[in-house]
Amino acid sequence: ADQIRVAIAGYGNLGRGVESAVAQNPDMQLVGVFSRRDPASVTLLDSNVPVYPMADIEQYQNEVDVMILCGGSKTDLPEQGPYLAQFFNTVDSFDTHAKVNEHHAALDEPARKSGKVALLSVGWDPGMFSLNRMFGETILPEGETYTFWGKGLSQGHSDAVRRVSGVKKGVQYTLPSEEAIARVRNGEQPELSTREKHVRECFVVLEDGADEEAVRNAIVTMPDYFEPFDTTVNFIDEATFAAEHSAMPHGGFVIRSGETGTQSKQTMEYSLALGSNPEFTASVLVAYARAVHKMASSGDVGAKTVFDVPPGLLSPKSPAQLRKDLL
Ligand SMILES: NC(=O)C1=CN([C@@H]2O[C@H](COP(=O)(O)OP(=O)(O)OC[C@H]3O[C@@H](n4cnc5c(N)ncnc54)[C@H](OP(=O)(O)O)[C@@H]3O)[C@@H](O)[C@H]2O)C=CC1
Ligand SMILES: N[C@@H](C[C@H]1CC(C(=O)O)=NO1)C(=O)O
Repeated sequence: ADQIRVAIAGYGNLGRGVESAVAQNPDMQLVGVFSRRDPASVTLLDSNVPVYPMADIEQYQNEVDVMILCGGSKTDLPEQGPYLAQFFNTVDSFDTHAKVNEHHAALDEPARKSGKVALLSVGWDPGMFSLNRMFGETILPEGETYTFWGKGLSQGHSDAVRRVSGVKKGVQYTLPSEEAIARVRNGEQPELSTREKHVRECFVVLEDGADEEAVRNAIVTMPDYFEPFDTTVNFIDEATFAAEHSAMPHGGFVIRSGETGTQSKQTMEYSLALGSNPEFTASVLVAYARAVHKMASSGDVGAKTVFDVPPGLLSPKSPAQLRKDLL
């Protein structure tokens, strides 16, 4: 069968992850990478894949089955998503939780007009964790659901830090409260505020002449991303940053703690331990790109979330082969 032709819009951590994830899926072909930077300045993992200017992307609509959007959620995807949904079937990793419905609406209109599918908020949270939170509250309607992340590097929060004026380099680590986890794990079903579950720790290299207090304040008061949390900001030099903050591990778990009929205690849990947050997220994006291609090919249109995707479509296996894997 013909390979699914995918392309990457935006080449950062996620873009590199998609490039390597496509290479692990023989039914897919990476036809190109689109960047806002000068293509000559963008070095890919695979030198045989062309880099094109983002400005020319419309010209490639007949060469690409699914465009995988790897821009940042804070400012890139809200602009690139609706624009690209006019020309391509798309998948993005949009993770500004407070604005997901707004993004869904902003994608749905152009996608329906162009007869395309625009799948948003794919990854692990949102994405795989979203599915597992839904399974938990649906299967165990009497109970509580908890999500814990880290300790690890949040790419969405790191991207948001990097967008603050005066920040040259930045990362954000999410640290879960071990006490909160212990209370959940022994079935207390505690009421936990956002602040009681995680703290956020940033490491920043300042642009020359930038003001520490102004940058710290812009980060810790940032709505949605940092304001609801206790956040610390550490200012370090570039050498320390390169030596100590280049890896991007992360992970976490969703747990549903509930009761059934005879008051039996039931617990459902889904956990991830990620050596590379971006490479795992990219692997989820690529699997869902396969599903988007199938949905679009069967005439489906408009904005979708992972809740709208039949799980079997993710697989390169035929329905008959999947049935054989049922048990
Ligand atoms: N749903 C989920 O579970 C997850 C979602 N995410 C989302 O993925 C988003 C992207 O994360 P990530 O890839 O780490 O973000 P990056 O900061 O690495 O990249 C974002 C954009 O910045 C530009 N860029 C990258 N490197 C450079 C550079 N050296 N100089 C100038 N511009 C650069 C690229 O655009 P261009 O090539 O056009 O310049 C790129 O698309 C996050 O904002 C987060 O919201 C991430 C992980 C999990
Ligand atoms: N979207 C997150 C993925 C997880 C990690 C996270 C956090 O640490 O706050 N929230 O969701 C990311 O960008 O890494």
